[in-house]
Amino acid sequence: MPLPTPPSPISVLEKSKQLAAWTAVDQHVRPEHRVRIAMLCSTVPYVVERIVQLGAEANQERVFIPTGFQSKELIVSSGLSLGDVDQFPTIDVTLDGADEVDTQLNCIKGGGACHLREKVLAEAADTFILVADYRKNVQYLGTNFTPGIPIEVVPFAYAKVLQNLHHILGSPKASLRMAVKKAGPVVSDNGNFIIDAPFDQETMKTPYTIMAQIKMLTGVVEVGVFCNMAKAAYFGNEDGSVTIRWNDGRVDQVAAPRPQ
Ligand SMILES: O=C(CO)[C@H](O)[C@H](O)COP(=O)(O)O
Repeated sequence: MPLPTPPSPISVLEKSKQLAAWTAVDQHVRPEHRVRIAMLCSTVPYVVERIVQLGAEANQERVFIPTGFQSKELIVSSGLSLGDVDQFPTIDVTLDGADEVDTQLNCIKGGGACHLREKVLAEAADTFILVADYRKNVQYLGTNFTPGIPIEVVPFAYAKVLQNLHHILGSPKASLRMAVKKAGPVVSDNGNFIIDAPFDQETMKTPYTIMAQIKMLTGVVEVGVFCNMAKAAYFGNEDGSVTIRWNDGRVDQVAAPRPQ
């Protein structure tokens, strides 16, 4: 008789995302919280996984707010209640992934082209928490994440904004993000285009300044740099531990959480 196939182990990278997500849920999703948020990225399914493990009773009065199509599907297929930010303009806690996080907890977001909605939901939250794997824990933004700062722009203005980025703001390689299984550019959930603008390290050492300069360009809807927003960032490590960076400069190292 053939032996049953053991469940395939998840990779070290996936495990590190899961550790970060589970630890963040365990520390920030409290019994009294009613409104939660789940967002789109490869780490957030582990946030949802841990929330589901809390049980139907714990979650029955909770509402989960997605940032886009994919996270909406995830919430619905997990049997959680769906809400929106126009119903719940104040959110207890927002847990989200990031493309990269620096030591001040500034982060790049928008690799999935959802950063407009993600920033609205991060601002609406009493507590904004980042979850990521070890590759995203960096001193300066742009270290490992090299495509550049994601910028959502109204289609009518994209060529003008690109020119401004090339010739005024110092990003000669800024380019329109192109779709993979569709001809033409990526179109965001809001019907806009996305530009990716890489900057040199000197510029990325002061992310608030470049974020504000880009946002001032007419036609820009939102910039994928989040500054002074996160309370903490959780990074899953290759050795099974989790590094927690807090916005007051504290750094904790904790062991992996146990299954519920
Ligand atoms: O900002 C985002 C989407 O707009 C994501 O949070 C970011 O791209 C990280 O995604 P992943 O965890 O899949 O690497």
